[in-house]
Amino acid sequence: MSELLVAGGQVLRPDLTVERADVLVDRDSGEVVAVDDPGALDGDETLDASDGLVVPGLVNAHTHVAMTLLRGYADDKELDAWLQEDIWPVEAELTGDDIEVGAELGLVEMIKSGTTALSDMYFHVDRIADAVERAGVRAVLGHTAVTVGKDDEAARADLQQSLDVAKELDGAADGRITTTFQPHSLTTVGEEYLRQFVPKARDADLSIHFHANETENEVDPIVDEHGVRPLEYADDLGLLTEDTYVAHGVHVDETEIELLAERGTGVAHCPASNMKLASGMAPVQRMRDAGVTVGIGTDGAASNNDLDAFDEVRDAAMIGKLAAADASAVPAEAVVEMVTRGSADLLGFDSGRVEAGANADLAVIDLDAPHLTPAHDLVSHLAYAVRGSDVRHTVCDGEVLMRDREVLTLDEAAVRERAEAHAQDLIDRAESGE
Ligand SMILES: CSC[C@H]1O[C@@H](n2cnc3c(O)ncnc32)[C@H](O)[C@@H]1O
Ligand SMILES: [Zn+2]
Repeated sequence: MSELLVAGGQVLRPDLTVERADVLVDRDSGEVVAVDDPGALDGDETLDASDGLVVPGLVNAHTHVAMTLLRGYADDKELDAWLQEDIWPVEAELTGDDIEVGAELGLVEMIKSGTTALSDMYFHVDRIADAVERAGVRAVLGHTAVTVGKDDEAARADLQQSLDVAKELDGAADGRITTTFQPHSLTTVGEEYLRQFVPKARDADLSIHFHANETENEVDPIVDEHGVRPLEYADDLGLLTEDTYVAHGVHVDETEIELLAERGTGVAHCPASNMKLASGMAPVQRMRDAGVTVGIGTDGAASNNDLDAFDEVRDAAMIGKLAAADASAVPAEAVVEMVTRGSADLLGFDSGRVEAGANADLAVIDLDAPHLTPAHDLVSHLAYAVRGSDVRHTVCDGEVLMRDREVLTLDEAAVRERAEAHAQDLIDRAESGE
């Protein structure tokens, strides 16, 4: 057995207490073997956590990782205009090579900011899977299907591809990749297609992930056409189960919150994207009070504009208070729990806790910084003061992905250079075709 010892630091325990302890990791199984008193454990290799805090690797519950190539390309618009006028025309030009390069860039950014698992929605998913395999992180991947603007044959082919990709890639990268069936949203996939394909996904035992109730423009057409709220419509389609998690969940009323809680359907909350696109404020405290599992996602880098999950944690706490008009709403403990256990539960990974038997997905935060001084309360720091750039080491599945801020699995400089070239070329192609 080859063992990695993360030694000399403090550890965030599952009950969100902090204690001085060492963490022993079995690299073969990729699990935490023990968390014990300083000096009590031995490993073949040591990762220095002195002046550091060992936390579960953060889990990004909703993103479009390859959209890094579009970071800063189109800002300051609301969702529909942003997608239709800027993003979709450029995405139509994306090649598999572009997507792999964009995914690598996003994964470098995530590893450097302590994220060890993500849930992604996009296309050319085989290329994203290749990048995930090399990067060493854990991911839930899927091909996202859209039927609006397509003829019947193309619409069915897109949904079939979502099913096929989910079946093919499940368990890839030695089990670090799992998959979901992904209708893009309730307004971009027609009812007849959902009625046909959702049962197929259920028959194949696939989890489902889709955008829901992100903007009012997504709610009103459903109420007008079906006479019910979007999540009631989704429930009628068989979409709401424990094996489903929706992205955003901003404009949800009390009936829909109850429905999410009853069905065990989770929500990936994306506060920065919701603010930037002026989509609205998700009622996170109300959802949590009702018993809904809420995780945290960055959404893509074109609507955020970074993939630093620590930023997202802070945003979630801030906007959660504003939405509830209550400074005690969505407190530090809640957002730390949401980005670890909450998101991991949505994705179906036994991560998000530093404990024997759990996946060895960890980040070590360097506490030796002015903005982390004094250290009255490290959970408060995780929520409000830690930045992604404070992460010293990142470990996933027992493997060290970043040591002393050097990413070991991908060549950061080469990835950035390729991404710059592909992004430029992509925009040139898109704009020359206008
Ligand atoms: C067809 S692949 C996924 C699709 O989703 C688009 N997207 C990015 N951010 C959002 C968002 O906040 N709401 C809805 N759709 C979004 C992305 O550009 C891809 O086209
Ligand atoms: Zn999204």
